[in-house]
Amino acid sequence: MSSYQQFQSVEHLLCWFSFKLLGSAQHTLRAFTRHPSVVSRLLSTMAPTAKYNVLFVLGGPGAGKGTQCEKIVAKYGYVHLSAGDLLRAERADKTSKNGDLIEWYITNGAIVPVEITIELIKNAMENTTSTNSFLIDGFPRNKDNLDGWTKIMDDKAEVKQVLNFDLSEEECLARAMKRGETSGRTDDNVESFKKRFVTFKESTQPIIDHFEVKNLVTTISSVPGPDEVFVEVCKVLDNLQ
Ligand SMILES: Nc1ncnc2c1ncn2[C@@H]1O[C@H](COP(=O)(O)OP(=O)(O)OP(=O)(O)O)[C@@H](O)[C@H]1O
Ligand SMILES: O=c1ccn([C@@H]2O[C@H](COP(=O)(O)O)[C@@H](O)[C@H]2O)c(=O)[nH]1
Repeated sequence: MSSYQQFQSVEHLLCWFSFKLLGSAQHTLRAFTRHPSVVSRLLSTMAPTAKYNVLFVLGGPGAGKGTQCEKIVAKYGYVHLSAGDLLRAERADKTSKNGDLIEWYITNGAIVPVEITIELIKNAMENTTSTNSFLIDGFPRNKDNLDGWTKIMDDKAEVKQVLNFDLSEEECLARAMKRGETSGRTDDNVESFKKRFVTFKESTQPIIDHFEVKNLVTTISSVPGPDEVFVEVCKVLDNLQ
C-alpha cells in the first residue's frame, strides 16, 4: 500500500496535512521564543528601510553651487556629494579604467555616461553611515543622468528639493576665470567654460524644467554675495521636513 492509500478520502489526507503544518508552526514559534535576538534580527531585515533624503543642487558652471553646499553642510549637516568632485577623484585614481575617458568629458564640458557617475554616487551614499540626507551637487545634468538615477536610485532615495542657482553667463565666466587662477581645474579656461555653458543650457536646463513640473525647484539668484544667497537657501531648507 502506498503511503497515500492509508487515507480514506482526499479530505482525510488534507486534514492530516494541516495537522502536520500546525505542528511545525508550533515548533518554529517555540524555537523563536527561546531566541529573541534571532526574532528581532529577522524583523529588522523585514522592516522597510528609510529612503535617502536628497537635495539636488543645480545651476550654471561657476554659479556658486559648491560654495552654498559648504554652508548647507555646516548649518544643516547634510553630506555633500559633488558629482564633479567624485569624477575628478576617479580620474586621479591610477587603478581606474575610466580616468582618460573622464578627462576627455571634463575638458570638453561634456557629460560623462551615467553608468560611471551613478556608481560613484551610489557607493558614496552607501558608504555614509552618519546620515541619510544628501546634497547631490551638479547632478543630474542631462536626460541620460536622470534616467540612470531613476533606474538605480528611485526606489532608494526621495528627491525632496532641487536648488537652482541662477547667474548670467558673463558672471559665471568671470567667477570661473577668477577661480581658475588657483583651482588647477582643467576646465577653468574660456574654451572649456563656453562648452560647459552650452551643455548647461541645452542639457541641464531641461532637467531643471522636468523637476519644475513636479514643483520641486527653488531658483535662487546667485548675484549677491555668498552670505546673502545663503539667507535665501535657509528659507527653503527651514521649510523642508
Ligand atoms: N555669491 C557669490 N558671489 C561672488 N563670488 C562667489 C559667490 N559664490 C561663489 N563665488 C565664487 O565663484 C567661484 C565659483 O563658485 P563655486 O565653485 O561654488 O561654483 P560652482 O557652481 O560649484 O562651480 P562648478 O559648477 O564649476 O563646479 C568660486 O571662486 C567662489 O568663491
Ligand atoms: O554628473 C556629472 C557632474 C560633472 N560632470 C563633469 O564634470 C565637470 C565638472 O563638474 P562640476 O560640477 O562643475 O564640478 C562637468 O563639466 C562635466 O564634464 C559630469 O560629466 N557629470
